[in-house]
Amino acid sequence: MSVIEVNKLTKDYGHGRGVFDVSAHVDEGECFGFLGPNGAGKSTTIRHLMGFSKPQSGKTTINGNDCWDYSAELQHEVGYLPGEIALPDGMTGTQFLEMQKKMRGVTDASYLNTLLKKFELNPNIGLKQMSLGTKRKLAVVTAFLHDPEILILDEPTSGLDPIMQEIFIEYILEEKKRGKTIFLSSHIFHEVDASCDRIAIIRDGKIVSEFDPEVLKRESDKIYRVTFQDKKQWQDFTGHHYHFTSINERKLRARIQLKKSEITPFLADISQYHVSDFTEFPFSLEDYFMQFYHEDKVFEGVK
Ligand SMILES: Nc1ncnc2c1ncn2[C@@H]1O[C@H](COP(=O)(O)OP(=O)(O)OP(=O)(O)O)[C@@H](O)[C@H]1O
Repeated sequence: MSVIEVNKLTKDYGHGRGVFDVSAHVDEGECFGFLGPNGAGKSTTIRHLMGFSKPQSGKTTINGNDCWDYSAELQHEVGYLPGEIALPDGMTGTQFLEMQKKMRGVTDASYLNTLLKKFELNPNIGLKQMSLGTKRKLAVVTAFLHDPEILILDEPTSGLDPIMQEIFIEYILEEKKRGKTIFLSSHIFHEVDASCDRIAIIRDGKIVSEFDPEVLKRESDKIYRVTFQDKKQWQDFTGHHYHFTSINERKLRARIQLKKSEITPFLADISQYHVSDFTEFPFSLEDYFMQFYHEDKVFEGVK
């Protein structure tokens, strides 16, 4: 049994909106990334995991407990960072955090203090006076102040500046080392690439791909760009039967896409030429992701 399980979850809001037959699981100590653009169904899935919404069919469980039936218990335990936050007026951040501590039954403030320091948050100002970014930091600290074992994060770095985004990724990696189980939704490639052990891509409410980013990087085709010193050699090389993704006569360049097994013969071949530049283009999760948004493309039977 996995810590977090989404099992054939369907919630149909009509007109093709919602989530359809979505399944995913997160094992103990794993960070799982749910990657998709706006409106893909990330928050809908997370709302079901938090027990805020009842599935039309299928179910979601955390530690084997149905999220709808056990919503009160799991909302108390899980560290949930919502996509949007509503904070009350007429309070300072410190008062708000005191209230949250009481609600969570937290008596030891040491972890809270670590979080305040890590996210460079001074909560001693009115909630109304806080900038959007500061409010977002307060939401982060509030979600984790009870040092939860399970973190469910809906687009956690939206509204944070680039430095805070990096600090947040660092925090996730540290928490993962401490054995936490993490489900995070995002539309930021770098964020999921840097922190997740497994990634699922969701499009129009359906999962269209699930992979381990390390395996994908290792197994995916390699792209090389070669620039030649003279035209004759360029002509000779581009006459070969490689999979050229682009050929540029003016710059005497060619881009070649190769399967793993083709790399060694390619390198032997290219060593016969005088080249002025040779570049390998690293695998990009963004390129992989964008394939799934290319119009009219069919993936693994999913249109
Ligand atoms: N309560 C609801 N009633 C009707 N439609 C809804 C409801 N909640 C979500 N939807 C629709 O379901 C689809 C998925 O929405 P969801 O909020 O899950 O997307 P998301 O991937 O989290 O994107 P975003 O980053 O924009 O929040 C959208 O088309 C949305 O308009």
